[in-house]
Amino acid sequence: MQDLLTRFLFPMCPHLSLSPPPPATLWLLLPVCLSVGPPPLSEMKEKNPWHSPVAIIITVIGVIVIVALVIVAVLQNRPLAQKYKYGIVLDAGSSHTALYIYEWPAEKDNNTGRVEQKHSCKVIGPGISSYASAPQKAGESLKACMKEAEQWVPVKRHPETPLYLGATAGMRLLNIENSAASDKVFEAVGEALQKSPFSYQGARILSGQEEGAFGWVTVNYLDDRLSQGLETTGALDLGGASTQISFVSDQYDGSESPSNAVNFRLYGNDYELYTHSFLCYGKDQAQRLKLAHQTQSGPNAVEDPCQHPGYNTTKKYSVLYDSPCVSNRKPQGAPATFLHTGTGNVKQCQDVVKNIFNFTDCKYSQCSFNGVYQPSLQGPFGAFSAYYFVTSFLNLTDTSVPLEDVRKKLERYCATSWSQIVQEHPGVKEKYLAEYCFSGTYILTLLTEGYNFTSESYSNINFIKKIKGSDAGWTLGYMLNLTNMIPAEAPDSPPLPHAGYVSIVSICAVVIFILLLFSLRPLWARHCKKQQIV
Ligand SMILES: O=P(O)(O)OP(=O)(O)OP(=O)(O)OC[C@H]1O[C@@H](n2cnc3c(O)ncnc32)[C@H](O)[C@@H]1O
Repeated sequence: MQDLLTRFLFPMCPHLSLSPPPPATLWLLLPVCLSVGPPPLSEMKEKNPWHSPVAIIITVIGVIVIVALVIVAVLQNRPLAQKYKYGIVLDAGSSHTALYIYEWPAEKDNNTGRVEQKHSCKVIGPGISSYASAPQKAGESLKACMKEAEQWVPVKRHPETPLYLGATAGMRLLNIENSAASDKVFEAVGEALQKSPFSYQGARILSGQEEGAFGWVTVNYLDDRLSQGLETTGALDLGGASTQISFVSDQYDGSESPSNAVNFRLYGNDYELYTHSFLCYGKDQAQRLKLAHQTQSGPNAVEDPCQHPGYNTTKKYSVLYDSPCVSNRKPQGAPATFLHTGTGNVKQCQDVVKNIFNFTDCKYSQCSFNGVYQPSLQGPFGAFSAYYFVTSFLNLTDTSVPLEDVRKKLERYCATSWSQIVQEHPGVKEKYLAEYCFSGTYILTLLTEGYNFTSESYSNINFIKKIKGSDAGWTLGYMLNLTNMIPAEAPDSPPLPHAGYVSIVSICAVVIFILLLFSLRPLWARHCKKQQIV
């Protein structure tokens, strides 16, 4: 090649030198040769070589090349039409089933905080555990939400979209009571879900520990605390049939009560999580526990301080005791029904509610209740599900309000007559309305006497429904875990983002080009001089 240059190209530039320069410098001289062109000898000293037509052409070509480089860099980094992946989780709770569709950019499976809730659908009817005597209906009940999901997820993504069903405390209780019935419900649900166009990954009961731990993952993932290695938020979940508390405490290393420990390695950080799930201490089952206690003394009528004055309803014993949480407490010779009336007295309600907890037995250094170990509370807490539904209705989500004032507010609410409550809240389900006084009292008792939140630490609680548009709950954490979307180690990131890299390379190319031209000027001048001398 150098030979070719010496023979053909160099003679085209006789103005540079009569004797060819060494081959290595030929390449460097070539642009100068072409750009400068052979100036007439007479003008050799005066005329600016950069003004020659060839120089202008070369400059234009250079500019075009630089512009092309910049355009390529810009096009390379323009926001592409984003492609998404999807995952679907059905939360089969004790009170109802909800479907959640999650979405994330297709190329960023392993990135942080990118999975978002795209849509949710509330299944009409009760939780799947209520279909024990007609399991087929459990499957049918999911159809409407599954159809909705088909519309929300693009058709071409259907076959690759994982679909999970996780059942919580309602099915835990049914499984304890009648495992054959629980299997049948799962069979029916599985059949219905297999017919969907999604990639069905199975239905199973989550343990209370999983429910607590995945709720904690969800809250901290959505808050970007895991990816950034920040102090984590504890999670408080109040369902219909169970309740979970999960948090990281410096005091807890799993040696005391190891059954409460869950270990995670996420984004390169190790977490020793304390978690406990109290079966039967969800809002609905806690109400049963309380009524079961109240009906012990007088089975025909219950005067309830947790109901509003003027509340008056006949209830069936068969319904009240239809749960393994209370079935062994049914009073001997109980009538078919009992009269449930209200007196609306918060202090007495608190005393009744306390009866469902055992605060005395504890074989550990410290306990929450029912002999369950709990380390000292630490850090902020997110409280969701029924914690939020109830406190939001009662206007008690502001935890900067002193606990004493919260109690006074609740006292006034409970003392309000039932007729007034119904009149003031025409759009609210009567079932919920009848329970807010009890639920508010239960939540305060559970938090302060059960979990040991004090007047100060109470203000560390955040009552939340959603974080950045996604519902707080176990479902997102469950899906992230099953799809391996949270890496154990922090992902290696390139030192520069792609755009930065392309820009720097372009700038360097331009600078090198300019420096090259300038560095060759003396060489070019020397050759021109040589020509003059000759
Ligand atoms: O986790 P498990 O125990 O299985 O229960 P779940 O999944 O059914 O529990 P949810 O979080 O869906 O609901 C918790 C409770 O809140 C109740 N609930 C739902 N919406 C409510 C509202 O607007 N006001 C009051 N209570 C509500 C519901 O009936 C349950 O008793």
